[in-house]
Amino acid sequence: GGVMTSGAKHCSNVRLRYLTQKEAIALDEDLFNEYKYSVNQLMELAGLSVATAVARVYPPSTHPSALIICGPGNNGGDGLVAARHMTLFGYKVSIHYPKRTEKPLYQNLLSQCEAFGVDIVEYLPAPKELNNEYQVLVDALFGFSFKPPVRKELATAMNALIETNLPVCSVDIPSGWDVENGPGTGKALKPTLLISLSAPKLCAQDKYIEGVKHFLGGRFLPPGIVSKYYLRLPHYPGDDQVVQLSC
Ligand SMILES: NC(=O)C1=CN([C@@H]2O[C@H](COP(=O)(O)OP(=O)(O)OC[C@H]3O[C@@H](n4cnc5c(N)ncnc54)[C@H](O)[C@@H]3O)[C@@H](O)[C@H]2O)[C@@H](O)CC1
Ligand SMILES: [K+]
Repeated sequence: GGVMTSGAKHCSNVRLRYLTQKEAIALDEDLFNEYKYSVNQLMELAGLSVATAVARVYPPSTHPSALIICGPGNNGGDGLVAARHMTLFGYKVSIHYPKRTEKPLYQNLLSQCEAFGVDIVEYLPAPKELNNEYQVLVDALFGFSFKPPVRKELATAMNALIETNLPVCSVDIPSGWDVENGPGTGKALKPTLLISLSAPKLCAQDKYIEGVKHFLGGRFLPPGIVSKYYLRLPHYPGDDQVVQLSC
């Protein structure tokens, strides 16, 4: 695959290999079991990548207030981490986190958000009114373990992301999409930015994300994983946490 540099920003056109849902879950397990990573290590790097990509595309100078919608699993955890980094990057950050996890990792991430002045939004405004308060949304509702259809308890959060007029930055998977078969035929989320983590999944193929800005982040895969899963990853420029794809 070729590497293109257009203007100042690096962008990669490497021909990617897209993971199935089963492969994404197996790769994740390998990182913990074979490579002895802890969840919080990877989540920190994933969340930092998300914050970095959002700031590249929707910088705080033009999009000062961001709302991050966090789900109950690790995808939501990435959102909690991104909330803290985005605050450090200069955004005014709010999170909506309707279904919380009892695990200490998530409780700690939430306390850190509170310590950084992140606003916790209990009730979302109507989707069309979100733009009175925010300029950009981050979708950290569901990642690669999602199985459609969305259960009732998270339908309001899902609907806000579908109905909003604001740009939506999806973490790893556009929430509500089938991890392999994309948006499907019903009413679906249309992200404006997708940040694939570690390696893109099948729903991130060009045919599903035409017009969507696509970045890869989660720069932590050991070489043994790259060879085991036959990954073709783009080159991350220098010390960057993200690389832009399909330019
Ligand atoms: N291996 C990797 O590359 C890494 C992955 N991470 C993140 O972890 C994500 C995967 O996390 P998880 O496996 O915890 O799962 P997810 O965060 O994808 O979602 C699982 C959660 O959503 C709920 N859920 C699933 N289907 C639902 C439905 N139909 N309606 C309502 N709720 C539903 C489940 O009960 C569970 O609580 C990735 O997408 C990525 O964002 C990062 O945190 C770190 C490293
Ligand atoms: K998501």
